[in-house]
Parts: sequence; structure tokens; C-alpha cells
Amino acid sequence: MEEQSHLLSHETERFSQDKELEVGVRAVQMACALCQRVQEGLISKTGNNGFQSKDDNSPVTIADWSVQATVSWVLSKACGSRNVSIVAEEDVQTLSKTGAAGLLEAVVKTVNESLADAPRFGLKAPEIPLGSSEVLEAISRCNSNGGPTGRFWALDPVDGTLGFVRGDQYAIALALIEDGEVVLGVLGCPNYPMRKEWLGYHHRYHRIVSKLTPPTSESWDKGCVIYARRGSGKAWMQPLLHVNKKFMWPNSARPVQVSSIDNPSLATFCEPVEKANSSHSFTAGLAHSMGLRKQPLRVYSMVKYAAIARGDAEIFMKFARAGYKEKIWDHAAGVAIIQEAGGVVTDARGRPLDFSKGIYLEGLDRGIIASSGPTLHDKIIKAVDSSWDSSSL
Ligand SMILES: Nc1ncnc2c1ncn2[C@@H]1O[C@H](COP(=O)(O)OS(=O)(=O)O)[C@@H](OP(=O)(O)O)[C@H]1O
Ligand SMILES: [Mg+2]
Ligand SMILES: [Mg+2]
Ligand SMILES: [Mg+2]
Repeated sequence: MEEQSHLLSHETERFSQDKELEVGVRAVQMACALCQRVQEGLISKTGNNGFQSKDDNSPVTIADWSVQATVSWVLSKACGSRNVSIVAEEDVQTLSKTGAAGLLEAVVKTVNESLADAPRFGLKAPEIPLGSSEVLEAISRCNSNGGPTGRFWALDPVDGTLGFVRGDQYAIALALIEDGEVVLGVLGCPNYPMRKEWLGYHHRYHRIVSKLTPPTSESWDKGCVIYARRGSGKAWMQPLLHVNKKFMWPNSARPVQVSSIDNPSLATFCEPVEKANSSHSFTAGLAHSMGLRKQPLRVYSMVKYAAIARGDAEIFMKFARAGYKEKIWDHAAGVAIIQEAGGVVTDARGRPLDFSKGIYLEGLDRGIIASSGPTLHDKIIKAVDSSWDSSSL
């Protein structure tokens, strides 16, 4: 009897996770469309660089706030605002400042344009457009601090904002965390290129030095949404929804798997574009000592996690400067997706990332390593151990 009720509750949990996954994927598809519209607007604009600087000097744009408001509103409507708890990157400080009226107006307009299109994604639209106080409320409702018990969503509305403003790679990342474990991960990658070689092609900076032919916009802007449910042993990829098309679940999803390459000399590793976010010299030393021969693939955002899950690269490494604390929304969705696609993600000591300690990945040892399998993973961890003491990180 007890076993039966346990089974029943397990099934109920699964059913609710399936529903939540579906809502999450629909919301991320909608967010991808929102970001594409804003990114096109930014690139075609001259003069205004299209971003504000936060206190830590990192950029934030209309898209970051608008996606956060839209996803927050959609999740609250679909799951009931009392049942929804969200941890997300952005707050309303800059938007509520006197003098930011124009900015807020632009966010409200973007959110309403996006929500008006919600039925195309199988989601409810508001009966009347949201006012600015409702938009601010939707953003600031994402004020959960996470923690070890209960369920909450972790949202990075635009991950890789720097890539976004440069017309390059970025991601929309949404994860559901339950009792400290990531149970669902959804990653929208609107600029994921058709050919993996173009992942390392940087529109703005590498145009001159790259030997690759510049991709045309229609082949470049392929995009995908990748998602996984923990324990299913499967990760799925959908194409982005075409303009004017209606979303039909599961929108031609197909399974993705990590690469089978475990020979370091054939493996490709990816890392952040900016030296300030991860030490390029340390990973170059590691790459050399492990016998990695290919050039690193420097890609903005969690698209790096997507590349491993899709089998387009084998290793992702990030070694931030000492003292920098990684945030859960920068990794949660990607970790679940890589694991279900057959890969491994740990810190540099080989321990799983801990999503149960609040907004930071507390206790992270040195850096983050993701790989397509245990053979490569063990080699990286051994290489880190032997290189660490001689490095000055
Ligand atoms: N100093 C420092 N060190 C390490 N990491 C930092 C640092 N500052 C910011 N961040 C976080 O890195 C997120 C972007 O990571 P990326 O891998 O896209 O970096 S890069 O732009 O390709 O260099 C970025 O996410 P977004 O803010 O969502 O873009 C930040 O959360
Ligand atoms: Mg981020
Ligand atoms: Mg972000
Ligand atoms: Mg940011």
C-alpha cells in the first residue's frame, strides 16, 4: 500500500514536471522571438549602443528586463502566482530611477508586443496590455533566494548579454530546481549556427581575421531550444518557431547526444570569450598538458553547454578569477541538459555543482568542467591538479 502511494506520488510529480517542462519550453520559444526582434533593432541602430551598465559594469538591455517580465508573467499565469517562485538575474533598480522613464516605456512596449503574440505559442495573452507597474511587478516577483528545500525556477533572461549586444551568441536559460537538484533545464539559443564551425565566428571582431566565409543571415540564424528532464536519459532539441507559424508541441523535437570522441587530440574545448571571465592562459596550459590540439572555441553564453549536449564540442572549461562567485542561473539549465545528453559536469575536484545553497554555487572548487564523458573528464581533472599550483589564479 505504502509502495503504491509512493509510486502514485512519483507519477503525479512526473506529470506535473512534464506540464512544467512544456510551459517552460513554450515560454523560452517566446523569449527567443522577443530577443531576435530586439537584437535586430540594436544592430540596425547607429549611435545608441543599446545597453545600460550595471554597478559591476556588466551590460543589461531592454531584452534582459523584457524576457524576465514575460517569462515571470507566463509562469505565474500557467502555474498560479502563489505556486511560483523564481530566482532571476535582473532587478528593477535601474528601471525605476527617475530619468529612466524612456527605458521603462521601451520595456513595457516590448513585453506587451511579446505577450500579444502568446497564443501563437499556445500560451495565454493578457486581456489588456500590462501597465508599467505590472511589468515592474513581474520583474521584481523573481526575488526568490533559492535554497535547499522546495521548488523554484532559476532564470537567466539573457545569458551572454555581451554577445547579445555584439550581435553574436547568447542564450535564454530556464531551470526548475527541486530540493536543491535541477529537475528541468531549458536553453534557448537563437543564434546557434547551422554549421558548428560558425560557433567560433564572431560577427563583429573576427570578420577580418577569420578565414571562414561569413555566413549569410538566414543560414546563421538557425537557432534552437534544447531541453531535458532529469532522470529521463534524454535531451531534446527543437527548431525555433518560424514567424507566423503556430507552435505545436513538441515542435519537431529530436533527441541530442554528446559526442563519442574521447581522444583529447581530436577533442574541441570551449570557453568564455572574455579573458576577464575565465583565464585563457590557464586553460591553454591545461589543453597543452592534456594533448588537446584544436584551437579553443570561444563562445558567449550557455551556448557552450548546448554545444556539448549537441555533440559539437567535447569540453567546456571556466576558471573565473579567485573571489568570483558563480551564480546558479548561469549553469543550472545547461548542467541538466548535458547530463541527460550523456555528459558530465563537475567542479575542478570532480564534485557535482551544488544548487542548494542560494543564488551562488557555494563551495565550488576552482572552476567548472563539462565534458562529453568520464574518460575525458578524468583527464581534465588530473591535468588541473598538476597545473594548479604553478598557476597564479
Ligand atoms: N568577472 C566575472 N567572472 C566570471 N563570470 C562573470 C564575471 N562577470 C560576469 N560573469 C558571468 O558570466 C556570464 C557570461 O559568461 P560567458 O561564458 O558568456 O562569458 S563571455 O562573455 O563569453 O566571456 C555572465 O552572464 P550574463 O550577465 O547573463 O551575460 C555573468 O553572470
Ligand atoms: Mg548569465
Ligand atoms: Mg543574464
Ligand atoms: Mg548580466
